Amino acid sequence: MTNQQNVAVLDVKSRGLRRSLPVAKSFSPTDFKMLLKKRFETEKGGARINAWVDSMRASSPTRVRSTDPTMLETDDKSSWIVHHPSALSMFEQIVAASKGKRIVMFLDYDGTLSPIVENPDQAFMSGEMRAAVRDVARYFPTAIVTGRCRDKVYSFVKLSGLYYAGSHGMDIKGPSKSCKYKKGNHGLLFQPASEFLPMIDEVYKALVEKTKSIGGAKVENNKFCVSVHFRCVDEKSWAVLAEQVRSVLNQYPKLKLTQGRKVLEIRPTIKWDKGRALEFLLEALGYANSNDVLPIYIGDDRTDEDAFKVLLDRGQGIGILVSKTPKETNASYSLQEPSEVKEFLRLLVAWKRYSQGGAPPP
Ligand SMILES: O=P(O)(O)OC[C@H]1O[C@H](O[C@H]2O[C@H](CO)[C@@H](O)[C@H](O)[C@H]2O)[C@H](O)[C@@H](O)[C@@H]1O
Repeated sequence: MTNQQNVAVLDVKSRGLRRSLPVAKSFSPTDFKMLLKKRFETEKGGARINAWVDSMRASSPTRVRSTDPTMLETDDKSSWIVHHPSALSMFEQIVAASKGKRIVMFLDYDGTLSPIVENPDQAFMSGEMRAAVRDVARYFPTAIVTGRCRDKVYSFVKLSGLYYAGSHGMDIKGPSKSCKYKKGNHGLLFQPASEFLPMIDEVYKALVEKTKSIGGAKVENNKFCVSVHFRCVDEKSWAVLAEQVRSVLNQYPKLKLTQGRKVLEIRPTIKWDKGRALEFLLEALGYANSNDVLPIYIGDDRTDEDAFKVLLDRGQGIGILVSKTPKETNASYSLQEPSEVKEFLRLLVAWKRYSQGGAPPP
């Protein structure tokens, strides 16, 4: 059976299931933004904190959302996979879409190239993953787009031939060594939020102080933004943590709050995100208004949705969400976990080598 047929069969099955079962509502990035905005604008004190904690809970994908979790999960998953099929099973279609176009690769870091771990300082990527990314970058312009501080992510990835967009795209740097695809943008550096540096530093220090007595809380300075991790905080203390973060944020109206995987992220209110970084990099590579390019963006987080949305709006490129559970997303395809990302990258390299006269892909 071909992949296409596979999808068709799944589609029919899942439609049947969907009719007979209630559909779980997943919590989308838009829902989260709306919820935060509404609470900020209309509520005060305790109610506002409750809303924060609700958002923190809702962002936890391990939660069961039904009285009949097994059935609902099956329904959700099979219907979701029809609309967001595996980028591995659809590999042939993906490379077919690149015919006559230049693939440009965009890769998120945490949860995409490295598995999610409790300690953010130990989110190392494997040697095999590094080799896969290095090989991809030999054939295609490649950028790491991350919420992390740029230097920190470089210390994990350790590859010099790539573009790095740290702090959710607010700190962009071109490859440090010469590479064949660069078009005169050696030393490229773009920092649209540089004026916020002293403020972010101040907020980081205040947050460290305010959260030091909350067991498991960790504050990370990502240069142009700050992360407050609650992965290791007892759920009973989430309200206290949210209250402390709010008390600091209240003093900085030019900063806003977003949320990632068990992390509160504080960043400047400027109109810049991973999607804008993607557009900036395409322009830097000479593909601003070009039809000759196929951007592929792989990411696992809410912040990656900004980039998926840009691809959707451009009607160009391929968004791939890394997730084991169904989520509302602007991505077209899915991969379950970093090991599948590695497989996808390897396939891409094998296909490219084959198309240049090498051995056929495995
Ligand atoms: O854009 P990304 O590269 O996905 O960065 C987003 C955040 O990633 C990191 O936190 C996440 O990964 C940690 C390590 O696996 C995990 O402990 C944490 O719970 C996750 O949220 C990073 O530490 C954050 O600063 C980034 O904002």
